[in-house]
Amino acid sequence: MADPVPEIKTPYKSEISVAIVYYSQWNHTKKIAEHVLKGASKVEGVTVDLYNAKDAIANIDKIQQYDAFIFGSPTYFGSVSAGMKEFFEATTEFFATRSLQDKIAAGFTNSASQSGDKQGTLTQIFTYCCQQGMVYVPLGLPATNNKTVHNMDALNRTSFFSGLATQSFVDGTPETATEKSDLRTAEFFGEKVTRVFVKYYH
Ligand SMILES: Cc1cc2nc3c(=O)[nH]c(=O)nc-3n(C[C@H](O)[C@H](O)[C@H](O)COP(=O)(O)O)c2cc1C
Repeated sequence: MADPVPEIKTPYKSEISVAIVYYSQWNHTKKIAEHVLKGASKVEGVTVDLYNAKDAIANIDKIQQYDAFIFGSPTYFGSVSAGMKEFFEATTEFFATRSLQDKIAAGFTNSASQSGDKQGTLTQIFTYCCQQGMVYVPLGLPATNNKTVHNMDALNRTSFFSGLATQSFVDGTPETATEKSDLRTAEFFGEKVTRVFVKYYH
C-alpha cells in the first residue's frame, strides 16, 4: 500500500508574518537586510520584522510562529558565518517538532568579492530550509553579465540565481561600500519573494 502524503500545513491566510533573520559583524549585511525589508514592506497583507541572529536566538519561541522567513548571512570563507550558523543550530528543536514544516523561505548573502564563493552560503541556507521542510523561493531574475558590455547598474549584476547575492567593497563603510544596483536588487528581492509568500498562503 502507498504511504499517505501528509496534509500540507499551510492554511489560507489573508495576513501573513515574515521574519528577516540576518547576521552581520560590520553592518554590511545589515544594510542589505534593511533594503530587503524595504522591498518586503511594500507588499500588502504582510507584517515584516527584522532580527539580527542574536535577537532571533533570544526570541526563539516567537520566531517559530512566523509564516515565512528570509535568511541572510555574510559569506565568510565561502560559507555561512558562525553567527548565522549559531542561529540555525538554535532552531534544532524546530527540526524535531517539524514546526517550520511547509512554511516558505528565501535567502541572501553579501560579501566583499563579486563572487567570493557566495554560492556556498546560498547552498547552505537552501539546505537548512529544505531540512526544516520549507519551500525555498529563488531570486527570480535572469543573469545580466553574459554580454561584452557589463552593466554595473543592472539588477542582479552579480548574476546569481539561487538567492540574492550582493557585494560590499572592503574599503567602504556600510553606507558607501555597496553598489546602488545591489541595494535596488535587495529591494526587488524583498518585494518579489514576499509576493510569492503571500500567493503561497492564498
Ligand atoms: C573571516 C572572514 C572571511 C571572509 N570570507 C570571504 C569570502 O569567502 N568571500 C568574500 O567575498 N568575502 C569574504 N569576506 C568579506 C566579507 O564577506 C565582507 O566584508 C562582508 O561585507 C562583511 O559583512 P558584515 O559587515 O555583514 O559582517 C570575509 C570576511 C571575514 C571577516
